[in-house]
Formats: sequence, C-alpha cells, structure tokens
Amino acid sequence: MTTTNDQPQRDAEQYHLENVLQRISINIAELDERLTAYADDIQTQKEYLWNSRDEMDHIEKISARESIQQAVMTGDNALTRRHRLEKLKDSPYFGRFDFTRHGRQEPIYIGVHHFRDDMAGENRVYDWRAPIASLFYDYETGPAVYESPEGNVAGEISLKRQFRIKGGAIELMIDSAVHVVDDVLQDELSRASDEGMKNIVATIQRDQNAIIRNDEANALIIQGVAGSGKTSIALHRIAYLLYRFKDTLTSKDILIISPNRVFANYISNVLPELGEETVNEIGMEDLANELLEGTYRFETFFEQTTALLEKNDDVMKARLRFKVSPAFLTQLDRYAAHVEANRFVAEDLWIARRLVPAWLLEEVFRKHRHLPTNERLKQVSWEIERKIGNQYNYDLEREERKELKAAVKKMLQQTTLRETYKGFYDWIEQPEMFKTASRGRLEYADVFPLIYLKIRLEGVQSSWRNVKHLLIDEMQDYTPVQYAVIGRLFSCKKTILGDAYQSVNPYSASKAEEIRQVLRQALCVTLNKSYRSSIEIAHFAQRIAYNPDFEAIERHGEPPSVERYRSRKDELAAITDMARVFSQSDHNTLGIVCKTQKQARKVFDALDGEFKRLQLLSEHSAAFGQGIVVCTAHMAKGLEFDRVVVPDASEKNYTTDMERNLLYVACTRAMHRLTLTYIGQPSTFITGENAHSAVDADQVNALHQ
Ligand SMILES: Nc1ncnc2c1ncn2[C@@H]1O[C@H](COP(=O)(O)OP(=O)(O)OP(=O)(O)O)[C@@H](O)[C@H]1O
Repeated sequence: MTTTNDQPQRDAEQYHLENVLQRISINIAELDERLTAYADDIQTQKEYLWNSRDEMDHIEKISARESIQQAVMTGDNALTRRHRLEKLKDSPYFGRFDFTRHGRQEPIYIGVHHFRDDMAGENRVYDWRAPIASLFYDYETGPAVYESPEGNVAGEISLKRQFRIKGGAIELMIDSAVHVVDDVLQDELSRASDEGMKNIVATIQRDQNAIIRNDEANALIIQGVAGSGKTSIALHRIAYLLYRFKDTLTSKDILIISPNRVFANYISNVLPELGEETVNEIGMEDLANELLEGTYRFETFFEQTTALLEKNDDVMKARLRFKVSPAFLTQLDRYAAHVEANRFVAEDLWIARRLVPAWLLEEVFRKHRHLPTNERLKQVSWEIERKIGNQYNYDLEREERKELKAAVKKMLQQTTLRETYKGFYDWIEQPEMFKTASRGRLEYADVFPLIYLKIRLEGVQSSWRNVKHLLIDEMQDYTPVQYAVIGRLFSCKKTILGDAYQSVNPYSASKAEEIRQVLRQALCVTLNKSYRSSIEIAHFAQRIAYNPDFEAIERHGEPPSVERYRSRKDELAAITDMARVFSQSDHNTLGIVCKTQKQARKVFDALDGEFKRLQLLSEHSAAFGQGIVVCTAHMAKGLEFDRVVVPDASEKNYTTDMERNLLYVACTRAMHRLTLTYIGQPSTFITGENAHSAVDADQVNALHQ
C-alpha cells in the first residue's frame, strides 16, 4: 500500500475533481432550466383545463388530467436527480480503479450515487451498487471479473485509489494494491461518533460485500460478533436490493423489525444517506398488538427482562425456558390440531323439516379454518342455507334462519382465545407453566404462543402482508415461537441478523441454527471480524464472553480501566468527573451503561443539573443525541458511543449468565474508551475465575496475531 504523495498524481486528481464538480454544476443548472419549464408547462396545462372545463367532455378532462400528472411525475424525477447531484457536490466519489477490458483502459470512479453527465453523454461516477463497482470491493490489482446483466466481464485492474473528499476538496488520497485500504478504514474507525449510524460505502470489506450483494437467499441469517457491521451491512443490503430490483421493489415494500424506537431512530439516516427513502419499521410488541387487534394487554419484553434481573425468580425462568424449547412449538402444534378437531361437535340437524347431516356441517366448518371463529360460524350457516335452497328448492324463513344460526353456534365449544390458550397448559398437564403478569396482563412469553395459536385456529389480519423484504435486527432476542409466527406471516425474503453472545435475556432467545430450523431454506453466514472497538477494548470484552473465532481489527487505543472506589458516593463522584473530562474532549458521545433502569436512574440523578447534554434512556425513549447518555445495557443494544462507563461492575451486580451477557453488551458499545467502576469486589467476569482467565489477555492477543 502506498500513500499517494506523488504531486503530479495529486494535481491530476485535483484537476479531475474540479472538472467533475464543474460538470455537476452544469448539469444542475440545466436541470433547473428544465424544472422551470416543467413548472410553467404544468401551470399552463392547469389553466387550460380550468378555462376550457365547460367545453371539454369527460374523456378529454381525464386525458388532460393524466397529461398534468405525467408532467408532475417527470418534474419529480428531475427534482430527485437534482437532489442527488446536489449531494454529490460535497463528495462526488470515494474510489477509483483503472480497468482494462478488450485492450481499452478506463478509470472508473465510484460514489454514493451515479453521475451520468447527460449533456456530455458520459458516465462520470458509478453508483457503488452498480455491477462494475463490485470490482472495487472484491479485487486487488490484477485480473478481475464482474457479473453484468449481459454476463461475466473479465479484465485487469491496474490501479486502485481511495479518496476522502469533503466540501469539494481532496482530504485523503491513498493508492492500494490490497482489496480495500486498511489506512482508510483505520481513519474511518478512529473518528468520533456521528449523529446516528453512518454509511460505510467507502470501506465495505469483501466478506461484507458478498452479503450485501447476495440477492438469491430466501432468508439470510447473519450471525456476527459485536461490532462486525451486521446492522450496517443489512441496511446497505436493503439499499443494494432497492437498486438491483428497482422495477419491482420500493422502500414501501420493506419492513424492519427493530428492538426499540431509539435503535430505529439511530439507524434511520443510513438509507437516506444512500439516496433511498426511509423504510417502515415496527417493534415486536406493536406487531403483537396489531395481530391481537388490541384485545389483550401484555407485559413488554423490557418489563420481562427487568423482572428477571430484579427478582431472579427460578420458577419464572423455568416458564420462560420451557417456552423457548423446540418441543414447546411441537406441542403447541399438536394442541392446535386437537382443538381444531374437537371444538366443533356437529349433530344431525333438522331445519324446516329438512335433514342437515352432521358430517356436512363438519366439512363446511373445516373448510373455513382460516376465518375468525365468528365469521366461520356465519359462513357455515350461510352455506348450509344455500345447500338447503339448492337441494330442496326451499328458501329458509327468517325464523328458520335464526334457528339454524343458533344451532350451529351451539355446536362450537365457546371459549375465548385466551381460555383456549390457557387450556393448552392443562392439556399438557403443566398448568403451572401459565401465569398472568401484574394487572391481569399476559406474560410476554405467552404473547407469541397465543398469536401462533390464533394463526393456527382462525388466522390473523396483518397490514404487512404485502411486505416484500423483511429485516430483523437483534435476532437473538426472539424465540422460536416468534420466528414461527414471522414465518407464517411473512412469506417474503428476509435478512435476519444478530449475535448469540449479546442476548439480553437468555431465557427468551434463539441462536442462528434454531432460527434456521424454524424458517427452513435459510442461509447462515458468519462475520467474525469486529470493527467498532479498539483492539484493547475488543480483547477486554473477550474475557467476559470468549469466542474462539473472534477477530479484532488492529486499531489501538487506551487500555480499558477497571477502577475501585470505597463507597457508592465516591464512585458517583468519579463518574461525574469522567463526564466532565468527556465534556471537554473532542468525543461526541459518552454512554454510561448500567444493568437496570433503577441503577441508571440513580446515576442520572447524580449527574443531573451539571451537564447540558445529558439524557436518560428508558423503554419509552424515541431517540438519543450527542452528549452523555445514561441507559441500561438492554437499551444500549445495537448502539455505540465514543466512550463508555460501566458503573457498579461488582461481583454482586454481575454474577449470573444473563448478567454476563449484559456486561458484554455494555463493554462492546465502546469505540475508543472504556472504564468500569465498582465498590467491594469486581465482577469475576472481568478479573476472577469466571472471566476468561483460562485464556488471558495476552493469549487472546496472541490468538489474533
Ligand atoms: N467496512 C466497514 N467500514 C467502516 N466501518 C465499519 C465497517 N464495518 C463496520 N463498521 C463500523 O463498525 C461499527 C459497528 O457496526 P454495526 O453497528 O453495524 O455492527 P453490529 O455487528 O451490528 O454491532 P452490534 O451487534 O455490536 O450492535 C460501526 O461504527 C460501523 O460503522
């Protein structure tokens, strides 16, 4: 790898950049002229329609309106193109490679958007998603081949160059012989955090590129270590699919299931940055509410996790464990079949002195299995009435119709969905496995099994049935039953991603393999390289949850510090000092990540009043900004901060497996600095026999060299 200090080369690139910027400005000016002409044309057409409305017939009016609509659409397209060009003005491209095919060498510039210079009839910048752009991510200099719609195109790459261009000036320019230059990546990763998640188009790695461009897998499951870029890749994949299938896929066809609104907000600017509209997003609880049509109140996942942490109730854990086992789903399926077979007890029926045999009633009832129960009964009565009409040439009187309806209704074992669900636990002779949460609500662990039963017995209405691509983040926090519901609800393609090591609630979790068993036809891929944290932080986190396949990017920073205090008061005073130091630094975010909401509230109260940009996140929060963010590990999942402080990293506070996971999530949120504080004894996960002391930090380092 060489940094291009070669002045003539830099001058040539500067000249090229200025030329591209000039061409962008010329194209924008031309678009502006066209936009003015479109606006005038639309205005004229509207005036004509208005002035001539009395002389025009219906057909003429429709055609005039269509013509206006057409002009508006053309104008909109021109406006979108203008917006894109405007964005390119700041940074038109980030990469170049020289590609020789059929003896002809051409420099190819790659940017976030395509720039076709319409006036000169030339492609000046290729969209990073274009087939030819894959060469940039997949090859070093030398022979290379890419797949185009017309077939494979082979050639030779003779130069690879990376740029960082800002405000129309080249800030960084590096030539590289390796696939994507480490220096540029290092430079990107060393920066302070942004508002929200950023795009990574300039430094997508080869294995990441393969996942982004996989357009065949029906369900793609990405298991990746903390900070491996799963969320980034999933969003870039969505942008890629929108580009690749632009005729059949729009952002309205995509749905993201995300863990909470803070996370949804955090990732929401990536797609617009990539030139796509934001896509629909929903949380599991909202989805459940919609499927149950708001008829049942239930505790939230956050409440379930909090209860587990605060009560450490073994009986509750046993209930949760039971409901994530594969056997549970099988039993639920059997029960659904049993209920279906026994809920309608038909008898021969005499209506208007005509016989309706029991077998016929049963057959009609069975036929309409996917209707809600009431609808189904109505359908049975209506079909029987029609059959009587056809067979006996007799139309039922009003009273007879009523009699028929009542008789059909009586044949059904009348129970509510909730009673039927509760009956499941009696049926399997484990009634203790069903328990209501506070205020008569359903326990969260019962919500999706209940929905599953509803789907099996009567079907559900979903406003998302037309979704064409579903993205599920933090897959580890959903149970096999949730995946069974998702599998039945969404027949579309799916991208599912997460990390088994980051389950915030191991009693209610799934691993990639378990998800694959439920969804079938799924392709699992693994990402083992972590980009977020400095190598020191990454290796520290490995001591908490060791993964032999883990690989950290070689970016150095300060070693994490574990600090002991004599009292809680001293500890809080030290954390306040850390917040002060952060406020004076050039870092943008400090996450103070606690185990429970109560603990987070205490830390927040200690800091409140002194710091301007201070925020406490709760399950009701919708976003977080730059500054100091106090939250639980549960809420911090998927987020990242320049600096992280983990208060109360004591033996008492972090003991169980669940707490180990939370500690791991908390530490892996840190990009550049990590501090853990405690009083008494430190958690054995970071120092004692429970930490991965068998493989100490040096050994872990050695493993990765
Ligand atoms: N190829 C890349 N180039 C630059 N930055 C990258 C690249 N891949 C990942 N990153 C950065 O690494 C960080 C982690 O990415 P992301 O949040 O997508 O990972 P994740 O696997 O979803 O993490 P986690 O599971 O820990 O929440 C982000 O700052 C992202 O920008």
